[in-house]
Amino acid sequence: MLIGAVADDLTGATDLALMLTSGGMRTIQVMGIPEDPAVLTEYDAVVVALKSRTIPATEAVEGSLASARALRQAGSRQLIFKYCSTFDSTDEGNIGPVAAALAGLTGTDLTIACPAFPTNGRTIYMGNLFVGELPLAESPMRDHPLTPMRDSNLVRVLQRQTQMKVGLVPFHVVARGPDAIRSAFDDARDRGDGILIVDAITDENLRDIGAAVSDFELITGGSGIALGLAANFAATGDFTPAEPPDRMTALPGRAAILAGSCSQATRGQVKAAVDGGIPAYQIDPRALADGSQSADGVVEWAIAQPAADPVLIYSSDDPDAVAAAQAALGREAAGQAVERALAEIARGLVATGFKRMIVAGGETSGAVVGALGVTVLEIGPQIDPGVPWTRAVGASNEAADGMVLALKSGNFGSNDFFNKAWNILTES
Ligand SMILES: Nc1ncnc2c1ncn2[C@@H]1O[C@H](COP(=O)(O)OP(=O)(O)OP(=O)(O)O)[C@@H](O)[C@H]1O
Ligand SMILES: O=C(O)[C@@H](O)C(=O)CO
Repeated sequence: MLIGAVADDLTGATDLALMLTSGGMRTIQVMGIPEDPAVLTEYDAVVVALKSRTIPATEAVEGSLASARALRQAGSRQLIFKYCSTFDSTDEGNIGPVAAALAGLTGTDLTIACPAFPTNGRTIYMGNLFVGELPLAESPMRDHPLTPMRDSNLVRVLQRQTQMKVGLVPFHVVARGPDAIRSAFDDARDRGDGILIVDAITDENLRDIGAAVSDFELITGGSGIALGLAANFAATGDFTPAEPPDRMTALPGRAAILAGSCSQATRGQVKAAVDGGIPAYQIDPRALADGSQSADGVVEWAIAQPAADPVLIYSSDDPDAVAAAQAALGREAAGQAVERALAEIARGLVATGFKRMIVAGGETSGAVVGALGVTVLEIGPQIDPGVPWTRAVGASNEAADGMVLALKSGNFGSNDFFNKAWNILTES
């Protein structure tokens, strides 16, 4: 194994795994701390998906260290710590504490922090993160329920989370290419910096940064930072890039979309699917709580729809409706009611022969994949930047083994994602 990665959420892990696959690396995604490192050795890259973005920092550190140890035991030569391209975190962590712990494990005196993902509109200039045209703190991430991002300057944000000295490699250096970036690393070491926010606006910047960190044992960032890493190993002859897949075979069986994300992108995708005529059922946390809707009832509805069509089951709603449900039930209870229902619905659908599933939202994906007992995902073709088709190649639920899943980050995907994703699947 060449690259081992620890990702702080499930859809984020899939995003990174797709980037590595696109670089020609044979990549798998493992759910949770790997129990048997020996089985990981036959891949070029392994991404461990944790659910550590918003848990207490001590637990995030513990899970990340255990995962990194397993990856290193399996022979990983370079470690990536993957977090969100919008740097989702609080002043208490978890990006700083996990990065510092992994630096300790790998004996690293200098690493980088680069969440840039230009294809999806995340760019960094003078340490400030932009989401599309907006500085992070003026983007919708300002009001994220768990990790509100109210400061766009990542040097400041990260310095509040760590005792490592945080520095910056500014754009005018990055624009001069790998040698200039390497020389900025030397200067940073002399200053005593431990971690550097690195500006990046284009994919070319990311490739140059990738070349400059070829000898780093630890790299931290979004999926974009992996853009240039496969090329380093190909250049030294450590592996021969495989052609990334452009289609994926899928077992015969019915298709469903389960959407628990309420992001603007997902709500647009739900509307496009409904407008396009996909049979759709909206679940509501209050109806689930008072028993007027049930997972069994939704599964019965789905079975009764024309078998040739995908079915859409969604809780996605606009911010006012979400706020009203949260006011009635409590924020956590409203979310849990939806997650539990979608997980149970997924189990019910798979038990009746559904074999193809799109799940929208990181928390929602975690609940669904957990309920299906999926432990390992093989990475297939890109549907849209950051979202591939995957196949469950390890699942404790026999009916889920071999099924295909697309786990979509809330904010990712084009408007017609739910309509078009099926077109790159072929019958096995
Ligand atoms: N109608 C609703 N009312 C209240 N809460 C809801 C509703 N629909 C979904 N939720 C909850 O909102 C949360 C959405 O989080 P999720 O991580 O799935 O999506 P996201 O934050 O858009 O995606 P990502 O983490 O990939 O960016 C879940 O806990 C879900 O159960
Ligand atoms: O980096 C991103 O934006 C995504 O992979 C993600 O982590 C969403 O939760």
